[in-house]
Amino acid sequence: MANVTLVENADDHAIAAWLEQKLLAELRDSDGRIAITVPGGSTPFPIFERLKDSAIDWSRIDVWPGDDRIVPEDHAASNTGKIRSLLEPVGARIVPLSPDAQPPRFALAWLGMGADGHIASLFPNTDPKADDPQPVRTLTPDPLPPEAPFDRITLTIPALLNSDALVFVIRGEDKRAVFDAAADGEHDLPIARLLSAAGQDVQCFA
Ligand SMILES: O=C1O[C@H](COP(=O)(O)O)[C@@H](O)[C@H](O)[C@H]1O
Repeated sequence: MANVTLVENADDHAIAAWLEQKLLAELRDSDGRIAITVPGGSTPFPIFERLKDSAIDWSRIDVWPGDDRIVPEDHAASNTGKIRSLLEPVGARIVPLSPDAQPPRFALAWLGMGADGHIASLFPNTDPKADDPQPVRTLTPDPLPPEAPFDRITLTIPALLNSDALVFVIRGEDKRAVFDAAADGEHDLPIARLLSAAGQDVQCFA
């Protein structure tokens, strides 16, 4: 089971400051490029807004969206399109997910979580496995989330766990309860499957 460091009442400014220091340290420790994976949805975008104007040298970072809705990049629901519009102008290389992608080891895997316990686009109905042989899957959530009712493409649990650190940003009491129960091994939702297989540090901003 993962060793989770929980930081409560963290606002976007504090989370962005932590991520900035983490990425600066990763860049200092690397001779070349690093890769990170980041979430979509709504929670991370005010944090990206802060990070894009930070001291981070984005030209050395490959940014992999951890999941996406299967829509064109100029669609309002596209995670990749929104991430690209913020981070490409400051030099990041955005790597859209494709079914045959071979994701690298990530310096950081940043994730959100839905109130149903989904992480990336690994929804409960898709029965994600910690030993999935594939790094990327396309799938259909059931039920379809009303705010984004689309087929999905996503990194799998092993691809997310191929990372030096995991960080979550969890907002709202309902999500917090699901996350805490997962960390305590009280259910088997996708978040619990990831945490129970995680050997690296896990930071959770709630
Ligand atoms: O559909 C998605 O949902 C989750 C959670 O999003 P949030 O807006 O509730 O934080 C997100 O992590 C994932 O990337 C996204 O595609």
